[in-house]
Amino acid sequence: MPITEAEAGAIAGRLAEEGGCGAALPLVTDRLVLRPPRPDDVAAVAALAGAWSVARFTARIPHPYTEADARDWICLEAGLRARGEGLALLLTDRTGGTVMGAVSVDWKQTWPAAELGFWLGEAFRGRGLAEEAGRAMLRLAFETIGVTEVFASAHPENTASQRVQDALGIRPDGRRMRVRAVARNETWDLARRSMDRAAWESDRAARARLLLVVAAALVDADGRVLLTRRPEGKPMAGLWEFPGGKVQDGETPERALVRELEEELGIDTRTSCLAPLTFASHAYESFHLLMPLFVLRTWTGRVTPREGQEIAWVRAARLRDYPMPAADPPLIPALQDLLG
Ligand SMILES: Nc1nc2c([nH]c(=O)n2[C@@H]2O[C@H](COP(=O)(O)OP(=O)(O)OP(=O)(O)O)[C@@H](O)[C@H]2O)c(=O)[nH]1
Repeated sequence: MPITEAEAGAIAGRLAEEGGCGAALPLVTDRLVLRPPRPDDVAAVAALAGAWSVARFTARIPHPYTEADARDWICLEAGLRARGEGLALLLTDRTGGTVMGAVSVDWKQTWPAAELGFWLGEAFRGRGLAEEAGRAMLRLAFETIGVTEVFASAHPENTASQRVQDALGIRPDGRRMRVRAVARNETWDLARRSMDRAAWESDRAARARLLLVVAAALVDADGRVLLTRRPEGKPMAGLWEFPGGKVQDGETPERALVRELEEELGIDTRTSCLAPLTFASHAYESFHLLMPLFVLRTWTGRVTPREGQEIAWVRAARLRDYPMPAADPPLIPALQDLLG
């Protein structure tokens, strides 16, 4: 059903809230920032979407694809978003900002159902990025936009997209859909796949497992805070965080912190004052993080990275210069208030 102007206007209002607390956009995931395309993305979009490996399985990307096509697409999407009729976001690397692909939901003609589409540049495939982006977009579609069903399709030879759809819980629903594929000038008759709100909610509940992690802001005599960089090979590698780790069964948060600081940094904090400052409560894709943050100003021994991690002593005013896991930025104001 086409969406009414009033419904679309209400959605546009919810999507417009960029910046500020509780903003819907951009979407930040473990490795990605998903943001609307901007005029200065023309060259990057044209380079990625211009590849046959992208166009061959997508419906709406023509081939060849020029910078003018990219400009038109960016304008079209800005209009759809402003009117609350559709939303396309670019997948950008959280640390470097590189544009890697796009994910979209389109509900103008099918409200309250929305069609999910995505594409990824060839160099960025095989790392689960489409699934990560798709899951964030599903959440936005069901929670913020308010759709009741998300549907999709994939060409039978496009097994990579089918795997992503399966992982997201978007499964064949026994119906068929016709898709006009402009790059090949063909019309495809494809298996329709979908996920309704109830399926999404139960999938989400299964992922809401609570993970208790404890972390410390070690403050030196100059009032600087210690950040450590997650080493290669760990999830969220390359991001800066507060030292700490998971609270194990039978452990208190305080004991866990003393253990982690000794394991990671070789310092003894058994007699230190562990002053609770604030906490993070953040829904990651596969768990919900609850992380108390303690402040420590004294410890015994020299801070020595024991797990190959880089470290940095950072003034409170500069903490935002360091890319952090999505749960951490809301902790910064409390530290800045404390340390001035
Ligand atoms: N230590 C720490 N973990 C954080 C922060 N922010 C944040 O999202 N986390 C998340 O909390 C979880 C902590 O896991 P971890 O890998 O550090 O814990 P651990 O030392 O017990 O890990 P291990 O299981 O690899 O031995 C990770 O998912 C990590 O990304 C932070 O500031 N400090």
